[in-house]
Amino acid sequence: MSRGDTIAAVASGAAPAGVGIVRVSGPAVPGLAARLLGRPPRPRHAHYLTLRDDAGEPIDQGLLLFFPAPHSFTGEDVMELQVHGSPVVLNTLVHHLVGLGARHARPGEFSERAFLNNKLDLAQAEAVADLITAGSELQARAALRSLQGAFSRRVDDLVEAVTRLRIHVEAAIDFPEEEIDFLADPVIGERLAAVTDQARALLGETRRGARITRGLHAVILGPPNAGKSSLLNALLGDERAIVTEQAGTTRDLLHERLRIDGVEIGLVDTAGLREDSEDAIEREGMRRARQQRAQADLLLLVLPDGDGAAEALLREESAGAARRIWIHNKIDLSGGPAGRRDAADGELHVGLCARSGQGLDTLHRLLRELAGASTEGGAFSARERHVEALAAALAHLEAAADPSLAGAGELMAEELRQAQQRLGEITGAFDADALLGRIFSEFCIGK
Ligand SMILES: Nc1nc2c(c(=O)[nH]1)N(C=O)[C@@H](CNc1ccc(C(=O)N[C@@H](CCC(=O)O)C(=O)O)cc1)CN2
Ligand SMILES: Nc1nc2c(ncn2[C@@H]2O[C@H](COP(=O)(O)OP(=O)(O)OP(=O)(O)O)[C@@H](O)[C@H]2O)c(=O)[nH]1
Ligand SMILES: [Mg+2]
Repeated sequence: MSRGDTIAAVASGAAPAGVGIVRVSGPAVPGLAARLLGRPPRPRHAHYLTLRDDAGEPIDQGLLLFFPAPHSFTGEDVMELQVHGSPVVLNTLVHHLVGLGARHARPGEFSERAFLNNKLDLAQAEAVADLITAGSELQARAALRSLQGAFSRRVDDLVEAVTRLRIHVEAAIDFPEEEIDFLADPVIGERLAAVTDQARALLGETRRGARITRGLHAVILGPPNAGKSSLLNALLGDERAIVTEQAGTTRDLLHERLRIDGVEIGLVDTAGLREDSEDAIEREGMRRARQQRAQADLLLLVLPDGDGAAEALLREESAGAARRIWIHNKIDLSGGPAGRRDAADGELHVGLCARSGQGLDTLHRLLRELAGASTEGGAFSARERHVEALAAALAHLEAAADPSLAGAGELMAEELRQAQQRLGEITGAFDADALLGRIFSEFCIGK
């Protein structure tokens, strides 16, 4: 079970807190625990003790917990020292443990060991990291579902179905005397179609999960004076940005976080866009605004309601954007309707008044839906890595159904093998060392 050496790290956050935890995992744990306690620890029992350094000086008073292998988070012998949440005490304690033979854990090393000891699969280990960094309830709930295996089970089911199909195809290849059309074999043809559908459905849900994990990054763009900063303030319900009737008020980017019903959205207010400017500061502001545009999941295009020139400018500025919502502002001046508008372009258009808040509820609802909240009810978290693997697996399944392969069982079997391989990367059933190193190095220390 054990990885040879014993690792130690502060498992709780760096900030001063009521209580902090030092976690230790590895074969030296029983010896270390007995030494600190003066007797062997009782498994899964909270021992109250005074922790002392080599000179016998007290470091702190706290609790010692011992989880014997394999019944621990990592699957190894684990000890926790729960002490006062002082960064100084916590670091002194880790230092002391290193003096006694442990070594500092690398980022993600506890989770990596949990993975290597089959306590968690790879997608679950990633979900631990995503749960820790969740910025909203939606993200936390979705990450917990993945941690509990909701995503992995779906992947495993798909792997199982591909495997059964592979076995069937491979068996058919082994009877070369029969000249068979593999796709015409009703069992193979139907099963392949069903498995492909299953993969396609899972890819859709995984994309949604990745979107939840990433969070929505929305950028407000529009000509000067359109009411961009007023909109930011109205959405936040707080006068964060300076608003004046002068065009060119906003120069710097203003990053804010908006929470709607437990969904977190990143919002950026930008300098007004126009064709060109003499003013060096304004030009730099526009450059930064356009730079933000490239990183947005969603553009909130703000224009004075009825301003055709502004709309034409924004169409040009936002060409090729992932997603956009047109916000026709200042309806109090134009007399235009508030709320969702039908438009010939089939895009999302909202009439509103940033000053009074009229029409804002419609925008809130749209943002909430785009951020993934409408997919609630069992959504699991996922990552871009999973989306890529699933998309590649789906492509192999589709290739296996290519009519030109109908008589070539070996080629079909090879596509299925590759589909299975790519699916295996998600949960780590087929682990490449480089992949593992990359994933776990992104974790924080102590996790
Ligand atoms: N104090 C403390 N709290 C914590 C953690 C921790 O490591 N320490 N966790 C760290 O992430 C999370 C809980 N995750 C855990 C997962 C498995 C086991 C564990 O001991 N598993 C054993 C026994 C299971 C059982 O008794 O039913 C096992 O899997 O065999 C412990 C914590 C959150 N809270
Ligand atoms: N009547 C009316 N005025 C508005 C509305 N929204 C914003 N304004 C006014 O329009 C002016 C410009 O608003 P800002 O929010 O500063 O506009 P902006 O797009 O951020 O402008 P820049 O930062 O200069 O690019 C201010 O005087 C606002 O009070 C609205 O819905 N109705
Ligand atoms: Mg502004």
